[in-house]
Amino acid sequence: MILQVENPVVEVHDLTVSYDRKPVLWGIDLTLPAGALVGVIGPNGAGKSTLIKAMMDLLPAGSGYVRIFDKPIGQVRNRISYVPQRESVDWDFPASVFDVVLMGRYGKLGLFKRPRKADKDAAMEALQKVGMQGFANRQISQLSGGQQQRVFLARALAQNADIYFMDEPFAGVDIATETAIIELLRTMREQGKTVIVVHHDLQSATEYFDWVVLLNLRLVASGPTEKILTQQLLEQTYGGKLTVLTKVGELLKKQEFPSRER
Ligand SMILES: Nc1ncnc2c1ncn2[C@@H]1O[C@H](COP(=O)(O)OP(=O)(O)OP(=O)(O)O)[C@@H](O)[C@H]1O
Repeated sequence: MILQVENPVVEVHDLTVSYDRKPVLWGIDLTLPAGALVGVIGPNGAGKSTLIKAMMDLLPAGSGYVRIFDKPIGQVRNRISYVPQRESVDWDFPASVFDVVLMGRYGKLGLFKRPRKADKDAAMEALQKVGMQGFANRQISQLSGGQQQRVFLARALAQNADIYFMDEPFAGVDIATETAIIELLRTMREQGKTVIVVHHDLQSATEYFDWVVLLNLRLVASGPTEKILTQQLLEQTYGGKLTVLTKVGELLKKQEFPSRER
């Protein structure tokens, strides 16, 4: 089931992406609605990270094309923000948390311009939103993984983009941080932002996302969450792994996460 939207914020047309001439995504056609929380879901190696990188034009051109706000990406780059997978970034160099968040402003500033007070205020405000204002002067390399994840989010928030691509923002964070992050994403949605999230946990996906893209090298389904996260489509996506995932889901249901029930 592949549902298209009338005035899409992202359009992907017949996209095929290859690494070393080996295709990893085939003929992807989809549209995504504005102002939604979108989950990109599928097994390991399904091409989820590849899809969002291709949507941002961060990979060597394959075939097909992507349009964002009905324009080629080159024309709307400063309206797009990216939070990469945490472990894909090596922060083993001297940079304060504040400097990292300020980097979010460079798209607007130009790399060699001095930040103005408004940029610094935006960076500090973003740190406050993720509860990391007390860490502004710390070295980024000295933070824990979960704290770094909050800082990357702050950097994206400081950019004040219209579309956010996030690659597993909940990976390796505790339940309180996950709750704080999803609350933040919901606030962004209320402000009309579109947030596209690579995600692994099916249980929380039903609760978090308005729209789901199911992927396994090809597009299996794309549409409103309640229409897409069905047994049949999940089986098509995960094959034999579904039974295991369902059992994990049942186990999770029995646990209590009071902070999620707010
Ligand atoms: N830079 C690269 N060079 C060569 N192959 C790559 C590269 N990046 C990813 N791949 C391959 O492309 C396929 C899709 O990878 P991708 O990271 O997009 O999957 P994913 O769905 O995000 O996986 P995961 O859930 O495990 O993070 C995998 O087979 C992977 O090995």
